Amino acid sequence: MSLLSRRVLPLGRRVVLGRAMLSTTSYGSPEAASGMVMPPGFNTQAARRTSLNCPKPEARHHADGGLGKTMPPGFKAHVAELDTFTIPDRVTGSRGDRALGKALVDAWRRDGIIQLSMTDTQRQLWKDAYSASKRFFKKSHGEKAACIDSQSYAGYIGSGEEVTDGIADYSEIFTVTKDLDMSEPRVRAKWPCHGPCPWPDIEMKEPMVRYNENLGAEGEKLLQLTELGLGVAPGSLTQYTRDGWHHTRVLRFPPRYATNGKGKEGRGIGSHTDYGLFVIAAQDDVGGLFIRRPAENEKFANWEKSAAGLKEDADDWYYVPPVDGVHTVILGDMMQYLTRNYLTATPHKVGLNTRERFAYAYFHEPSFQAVLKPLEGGCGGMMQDKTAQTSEGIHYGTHFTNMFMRNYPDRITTKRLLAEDRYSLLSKPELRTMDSIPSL
Ligand SMILES: O=C(O)CCC(=O)C(=O)O
Ligand SMILES: [Fe+2]
Repeated sequence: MSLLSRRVLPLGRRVVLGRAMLSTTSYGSPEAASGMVMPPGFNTQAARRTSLNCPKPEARHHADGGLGKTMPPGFKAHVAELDTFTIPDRVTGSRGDRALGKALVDAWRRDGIIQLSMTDTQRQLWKDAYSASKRFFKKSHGEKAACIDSQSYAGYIGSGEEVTDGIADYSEIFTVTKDLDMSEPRVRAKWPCHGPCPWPDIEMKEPMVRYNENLGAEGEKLLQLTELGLGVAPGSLTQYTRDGWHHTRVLRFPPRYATNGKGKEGRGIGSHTDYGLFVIAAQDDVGGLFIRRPAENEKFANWEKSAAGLKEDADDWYYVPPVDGVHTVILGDMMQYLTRNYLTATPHKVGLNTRERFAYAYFHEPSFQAVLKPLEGGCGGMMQDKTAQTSEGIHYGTHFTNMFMRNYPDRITTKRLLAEDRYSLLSKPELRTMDSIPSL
């Protein structure tokens, strides 16, 4: 059953402008579900029918078109069916681009997440990166654990090593940050987080570098469209991404009952927001991602006070089922700060499923050196929430360093950063200006 209403926009691009959500509760009693208040934009009829008549998971799967059937066991959540957009090859500022930008902004404000259809090239890039990821995570623990660097946070993170809100996550991760060799001036000057990416081999490096380049271009187009959708001047957002501190997390989640026994039982990744502008992600067909929709009564600002653990055990999460051939895009802390809470960072978490799960999350970020200031004007004066404003701005490099130190307190990189007092460099003027970064 499709509730999507589609409209063809100029330039032959297709964008879904209609509502496209189905929702239901899972594992709840029929009474509890029927008392549920549906957020605007949701298909209440379908949800009511589902919740009243289909209390059992099997029946529910049928009623929501099968999308909920991959939800990890033991979770209570609505099932999200999301708007899917197609991004043009180039953003020119045309009427079609403006309409698309507005539709993207509206969808993020409503759902906190959108889907982008993958091009044929992207499908291939994801396929290659996925194979490389599977190959890597099959290696012995010793081989994987050797992929570590004491200066950058790039490389392997073992299951249970990452900490979210004080609890170990069972994800296994390979993080990719800017790959800078030892002779690079910023590495020689011991800038925090700057150093090589300890790739295990060329078989891992090549497909991931290619995929990240493609996603980098996608991220820039998305930023341009977001500027158009917000009605702010071109460059208002893209000025910050020159030499952007883009990075990637290549993730594997063990099956639910095969974790290493650290911490509480069976947690994928706890509730958190990500740090920068957008996260463009692909996932395999297993399922595990949950998000929270923006809500007036949910205020957080992760750069001031940790949003990790937010509403972890609440019932009103939205499960994001795997959909073949799409990237999902959620928003990060810096997008929230820049837009004064008009676009909020998307809280999300990952549950462990009955099978192992692979995902690829590309983070489109400001430059490490960028000092961000909230946007002025835009959206007919709607971006006015002064609570999100820190007058001196936010230095992205400091935010990134704080977040990684918090997540990996015991990592060699954190220890070296502290031992060599690299942290104090973050306040030096040369780390807080983009003037030294050449224009493209
Ligand atoms: O596995 C996913 O889908 C998301 C992973 C995630 O939230 C992260 O890497 O920050
Ligand atoms: Fe995340």
